[in-house]
Amino acid sequence: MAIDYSLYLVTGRTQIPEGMDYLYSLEEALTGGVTVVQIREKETETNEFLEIALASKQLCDKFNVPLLINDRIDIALAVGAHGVHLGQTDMPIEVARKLLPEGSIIGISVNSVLEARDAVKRGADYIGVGAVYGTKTKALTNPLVGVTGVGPILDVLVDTNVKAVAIGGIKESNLLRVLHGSTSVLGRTLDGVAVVSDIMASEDPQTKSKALRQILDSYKLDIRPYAFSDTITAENLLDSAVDLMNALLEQNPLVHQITNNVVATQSANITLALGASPLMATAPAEAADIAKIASACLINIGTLTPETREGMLRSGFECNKLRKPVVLDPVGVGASGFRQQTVHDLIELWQPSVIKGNAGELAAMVGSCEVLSKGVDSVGSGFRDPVTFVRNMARRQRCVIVLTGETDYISDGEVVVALANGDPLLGMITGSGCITGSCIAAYCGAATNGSKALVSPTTLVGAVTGVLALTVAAEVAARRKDVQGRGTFLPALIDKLSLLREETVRNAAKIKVYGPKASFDDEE
Ligand SMILES: Nc1ncnc2c1ncn2[C@@H]1O[C@H](COP(=O)(O)OP(=O)(O)OP(=O)(O)O)[C@@H](O)[C@H]1O
Ligand SMILES: Cc1ncsc1CCO
Repeated sequence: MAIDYSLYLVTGRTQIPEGMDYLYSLEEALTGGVTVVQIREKETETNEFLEIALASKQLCDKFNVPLLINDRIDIALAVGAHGVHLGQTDMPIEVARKLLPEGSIIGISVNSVLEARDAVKRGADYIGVGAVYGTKTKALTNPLVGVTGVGPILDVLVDTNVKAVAIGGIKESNLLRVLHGSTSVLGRTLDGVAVVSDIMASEDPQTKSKALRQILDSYKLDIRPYAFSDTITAENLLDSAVDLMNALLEQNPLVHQITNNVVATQSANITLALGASPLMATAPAEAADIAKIASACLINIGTLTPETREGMLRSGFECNKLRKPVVLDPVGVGASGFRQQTVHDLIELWQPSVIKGNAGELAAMVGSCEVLSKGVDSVGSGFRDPVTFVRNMARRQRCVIVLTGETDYISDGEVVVALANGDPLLGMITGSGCITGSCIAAYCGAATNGSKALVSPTTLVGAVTGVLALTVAAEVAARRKDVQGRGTFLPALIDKLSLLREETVRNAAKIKVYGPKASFDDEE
């Protein structure tokens, strides 16, 4: 039997609101669009479990929805369920398979790549990957998998018929993030999500299930970030960038920025010089209102505090809900545990559209020792193969990655764009990376107006345009006669950025595009 795993309900009668009948709640959830049900009764005596399972089976049959039983093979047999869901310490799959009728579904919970491999070997029909988030419904004995941990487990299923659902704390507010983030580098996606308390504890399980269904169905509209970029050339990218510069001037997008207090003023001025409007606001209480009016959001952790951290968590989340681009600048992430933990928490809660950092910062984010940092600065000459590095990171993070340095490398997980513009003076002033982030956010905001995706094909163009505008303006500013060094360079940069002309960008642009398979050493 082919099962639709998309909205997988795991029951738990203890969570049902007071006064609500279990079978009423289940029927409402089925009416709302649940596609498979697992009965989980951890504390119930066998006779009562049997009663519950029988009644649930009749109801599920009415909706033509398969019923699975958690752990208890005897109950599954007694009620003629479609199969069982097993834990790692329950009966082995092979033994359960022998006891159950032919064609029964057997699923198993997995917490790691090793457990997923074992499940495939033993012949599981599906795996439940989790816990994705912390949850009150089950005491956690294993480490959290997290959204970013699901992808490597899904890779194990490539070229098998084994299906996968994610489980653990999944609810309406984080479902989109789970769906977008839970994709392996080889492109394997989830077959469904298991939801427990968001439906069971709901006062209106039908409306709740419909809301979850709607997110699941609308996700199909989400465009893979790296599916459309194989037609990109240096020439058409430059055309797109110039078009976007003009579009931004017409749109004058509002760019919400939570940035550090070293660069706040220069970032706001740079944003104005581009033709966009800055709004520097950090309070969590205003995140939802600002997300509605802004075209994009920049999150820069340069001078992180517990309060700004909350604002960052909320703002990115609100932007994701409205599908507005979020640019993450993990400034100095390798410098402290607080920064590292915060970046981890941010990207567990929301999907960045772009992550921009210098080599030290991006290395720290992925746990690579190839490049080291000194505070907010990168040490040494960078990655040996920056092209492969950014492409892989973009695939892993499911967003556009911008690696800054003398040459900037930008990837959507498919092509890699190298931009060789800029001036050494940019590397000598503080916050040049931070203002690059502001430019990227502004152009991504102008580029993705109205997009339904969390990361869209235009995000790459937005990121390229942001870096290109700033670095070309820097070249012109550095040549201005009155520029004597770092102090006079910054105001000249603001001047030149606001006067930047299409012709100047076209003449100065140094763009190289590496195809989906090319590495740094390849000659095009
Ligand atoms: N030597 C250089 N030559 C040309 N451009 C440069 C040079 N150094 C930096 N840039 C440009 O400056 C911008 C910022 O990059 P950089 O790597 O310096 O950021 P960063 O180290 O994060 O800066 P900060 O921490 O001060 O904000 C990029 O667009 C990059 O192209
Ligand atoms: C110097 C510095 N320290 C925290 S943020 C910042 C600005 C450059 O990233």
